[in-house]
This record gives sequence, C-alpha cells and structure tokens, in this order.
Amino acid sequence: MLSLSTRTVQRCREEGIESAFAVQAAVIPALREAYTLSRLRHYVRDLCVSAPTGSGKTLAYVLPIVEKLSQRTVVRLRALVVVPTRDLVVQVKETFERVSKGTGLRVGAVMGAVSLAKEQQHIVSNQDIELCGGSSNVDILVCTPGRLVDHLNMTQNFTLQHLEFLIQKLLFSATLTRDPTRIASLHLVRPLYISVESPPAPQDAGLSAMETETMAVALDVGSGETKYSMPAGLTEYFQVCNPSIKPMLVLHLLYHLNITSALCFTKSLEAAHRLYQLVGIFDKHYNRGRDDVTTTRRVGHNSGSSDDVTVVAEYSSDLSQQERNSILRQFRNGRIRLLICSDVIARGLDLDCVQAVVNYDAPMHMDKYVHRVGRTARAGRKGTAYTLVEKQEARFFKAMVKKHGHYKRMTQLKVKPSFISDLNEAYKATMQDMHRLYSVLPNE
Ligand SMILES: Nc1ncnc2c1ncn2[C@@H]1O[C@H](COP(=O)(O)OP(=O)(O)OP(=O)(O)O)[C@@H](O)[C@H]1O
Repeated sequence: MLSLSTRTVQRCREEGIESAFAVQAAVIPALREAYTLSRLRHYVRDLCVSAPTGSGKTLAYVLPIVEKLSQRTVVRLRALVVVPTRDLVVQVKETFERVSKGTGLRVGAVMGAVSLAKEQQHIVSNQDIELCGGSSNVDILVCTPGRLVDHLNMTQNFTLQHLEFLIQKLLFSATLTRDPTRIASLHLVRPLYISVESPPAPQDAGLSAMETETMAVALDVGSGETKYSMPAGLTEYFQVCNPSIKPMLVLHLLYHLNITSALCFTKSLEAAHRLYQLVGIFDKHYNRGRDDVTTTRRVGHNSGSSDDVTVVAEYSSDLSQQERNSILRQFRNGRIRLLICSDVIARGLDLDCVQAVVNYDAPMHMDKYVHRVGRTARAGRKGTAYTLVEKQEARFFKAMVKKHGHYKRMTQLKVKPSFISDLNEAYKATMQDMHRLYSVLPNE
C-alpha cells in the first residue's frame, strides 16, 4: 500500500495527480520500508529502479522523501539528488518545491549557473567558523556531480553526515545497467532491484491505496544484453538514406506531415547550427508568395511578438541558463515547431508537448537512442520517433537495435523522391543561400 499522508495526497491532487503510476506504486512502499528499517543500521540498503522514460520515476522518489522529511524540526541536509545536467537540476528542484509546498522544507540547487560564493550562501547558513555538525540552509539539495565535488572541497560546513537519502539518476533510469561488473563497481549495499515494464497508465486505485505486487518484476542482472522497456505510446520509424537527402526528410516532416512540436537531435553543435540555418532559410523561400501560410508565421528566426510561431530554434549547452529557459518556455507554449538540440536535452527532460523526436544523426549507442526518443510519448501520451540512418551506418544501426531486442518495434520508412518533389524549388534556392553563407561553391 502507498499509505501517503492526507496532506501529500491533497497536494498531488492540486497538481493534477489523481493516481499512482506503476513505478510509483512499486517504489514508494519499497523506499518507505528501506528508510524505516534503516534506523537499524544493518538494514541500510540501496534501491535500483529500471522503468521506461516518462514513466514517473521522479515522483517515485520525491513523494516519499518529502513525506519523511516534512516531520523534521531542524534544517539539515538530509536528501541529496545528483543528476547529469543543469536543466535536470532545475526540473527536479521544481518538482520538490511543488510537492513540498506548505511543509516548510527548503530545497536548494547547485549546478554552476552562478558563482561558487553565491551558491555557498544559498546552501550553508554559517561559513565563519568550522562546526563539527556542519550547517545547512537546505533540507534537500539537487546538484550536478561536478558542482557537488566543488562544494565538498571548498565550502566550509557543507556536510553530508546527516544524509538520509542519496538519489542518483543513474540508479533511477530507463537504461539501468544489467552488467554485473559495472554494478559491482558501484559498491551498492544489499541492492534491491525494481524493474517496471508496464506502461505508465494510471492504475484504478487512488494514491493512498495501491497494490504493488503485480507491477514490479525482478531485474535480470547479468542476463547479457539489456532489453529496454519503451513507453507504450511510442511509435518508432527509421529511414535509410543518403546523407544529402536528410534535410529534405526533416522538411517533409514539417511541411507535409505538419509536425508542430518536435525535438531534432544532431551529432554535433556545428551540425545543429547548420540545420537550424537551413530550415530557417527554407521556410522563407517556401512561404514566399504563398497565400495559405497558416502554420508558420515567419519571424526571422524569432521576432518575439506574442502571436508568432517560429519554425525552428536551436538549443545547446553553449547558451546561458536564461536563454535556455526562455527557449524551453517558448517550445512548451507551442511557439517553436522544431527545436534542434544536442544531447544535453536528451537526459530526463520532461516536456509534455513533444509530438515527435527526430534523430537527424542516428545514435550509435542504444542508451542514447532510448533517452532521445524518450522525450516523447511521456506519461502515457502518444509520440513518434524518426531516425535517419545513413546508408553506411545502416548495418551497424540495425545490428544495435536487434541486439537489444528492439528491431521488431521499428518500422522502416521509404519516403520516395516523388513525395517531396514540391519542396525541390525552395530547397534549391535554400542550398544556394547556404553555399553563399558558408562560401562554398555549388558543384553543379
Ligand atoms: N501519477 C502521475 N499522474 C499523472 N502524471 C504523472 C504522474 N507521475 C508522473 N507524472 C508526470 O509524468 C511525466 C514524466 O515523469 P518523469 O519526468 O518523472 O519521468 P521519468 O520516468 O523520470 O523519465 P526519464 O527516464 O525520461 O527521466 C511528468 O510530467 C510528471 O509530472
């Protein structure tokens, strides 16, 4: 049984959460049992959770941590959450803040977006004299690994000695390793593995009364290649093609399939920028003189007017945190149709509006593929993933997905040149502009 307090259940309802997802129904009681027994020292244990992307793993640890810590009287750092990217720090912190509203719990974040000194003031209440029990301004801290190490080395009175919960995204993952050697290297204490493979459709019972036994299955550690469980609402396509046709296929998705909200992953920042410019220029040529332009009002690449929809924007770790937040806000509000991005966005970021994911450059690691396509079809919604595989990569890509038992989920597309012939004229003009931009003469 979940047995969450009336306050937590009420808070969840205010946030639109009426029932527990499968992973929450499996993890929350296990986590409660683990921290209840951890008072007896030899019962301390680690929990490892494997569940599809977008299945609700964040609330699975946020809810029990807030439940437990809301009974505290003195502020001490009792829960530490380590996640791989800054964007994820912001997102997880917001989730803690929403759930803990009204409890008085203090949630902090350190990720290197501001100076170390500013972060020190934010997380530690007294830096003047060394205190053996440390001093803390926060009960819960969300951080990136690098910044955590900085504070451990350089922040007086920052201490982990009162920690009751340590969450590592690595161990709450859609791609949790089954490799016994890698698991051994983590030095886990009496690990309990929970694997949830069912889709994240809400269960019948409410948050306060949830049976868990049927949902969790034993994780098959050491069983060879990992078979990833994917979101049930995800449809996956791939197309084998020449590299030169790849931009046209992206344009086909935008202008023929009328995709209005997509993330597009490239292999490098340069490739992302080039594609961003190409799509922006194409949009101008394609829409020039057309009376029926309804889906895309052109705005250079972004005019800022509230009605405008920008056809394309780019997102990368090179942008400031403020710029990144602003782009994500516009994308969430439906004001950007195609967001071209690097893998900084692929890990854990929760954008409920993503209709499709495009792998403009096919990932060559299955983990990367799972995290990228997992930005769509979240929380029981539907979504589509398209992967463009260059001819010389096709053998490797197919072998990779087959090795992970994934090939049968995917459908091979064959977009014929005749399907996209109406884009040719604007595309030709675009290529001429691109060649001018990059000072490269066309071959023809
Ligand atoms: N019980 C619930 N009812 C409704 N929505 C929920 C519930 N639990 C989680 N969600 C929503 O589902 C979405 C995905 O959750 P979350 O980001 O925790 O997924 P995740 O499993 O951590 O994904 P990833 O592996 O990609 O990090 C979020 O928008 C969250 O608010």
